[in-house]
Amino acid sequence: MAVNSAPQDDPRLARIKESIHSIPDFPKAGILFRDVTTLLLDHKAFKDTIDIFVERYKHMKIDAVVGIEARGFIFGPPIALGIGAKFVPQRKPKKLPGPVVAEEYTLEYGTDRIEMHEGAVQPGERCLVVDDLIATGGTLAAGIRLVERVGAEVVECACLIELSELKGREKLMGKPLFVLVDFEGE
Ligand SMILES: O=P(O)(O)OC[C@H]1O[C@H](OP(=O)(O)OP(=O)(O)O)[C@H](O)[C@@H]1O
Ligand SMILES: Nc1ncnc2[nH]cnc12
Repeated sequence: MAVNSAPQDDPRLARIKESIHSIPDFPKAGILFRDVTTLLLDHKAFKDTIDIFVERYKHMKIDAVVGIEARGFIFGPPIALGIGAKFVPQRKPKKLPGPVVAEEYTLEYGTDRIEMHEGAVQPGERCLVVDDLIATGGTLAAGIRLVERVGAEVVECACLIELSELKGREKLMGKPLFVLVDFEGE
């Protein structure tokens, strides 16, 4: 069975976790916002994050890293470069100029829709879907549905952070999810 989180004795993980700051009541009262921009300020923590994903995926024959706007655009491209795959963005509505496939989803704090260019992912391609964080799982589930609608395969999903008490993993239609940091109960 696939390991679904980085080995917890990996010495890089403590610094990665400490570099992510938590902001109460953002963007709404009651949300404890996990801010990955502070990880980006720490070159070692950012590099270690990308290295751990690249180490996991470099031999998995991934054709496309699919990143979800906005924060999947931070982590997806360096992973794609590191494993030798293309990068495909899934964007918020009306940002992509060409014909798109689209999916609606619900969030911890609202509803939204993502779109992907038709033809960016080809039928049968092996895809890794990347975002910074999984909360309720609605966003990642929509990302998976978009990839599957064009006839491609989601090999795995990868997130830096899981808020496991929200049970988003259960929405992923059985797709494996690999995470580095879980803030359960914190
Ligand atoms: O698991 P879920 O409950 O669906 O939530 C996770 C999503 O929420 C955040 O993005 P957000 O929708 O805030 O958009 P942004 O990255 O454009 O700010 C986060 O970056 C994930 O994409
Ligand atoms: N608690 C949270 N922190 C950061 N991004 C999020 N997206 C959904 N929930 C979030």
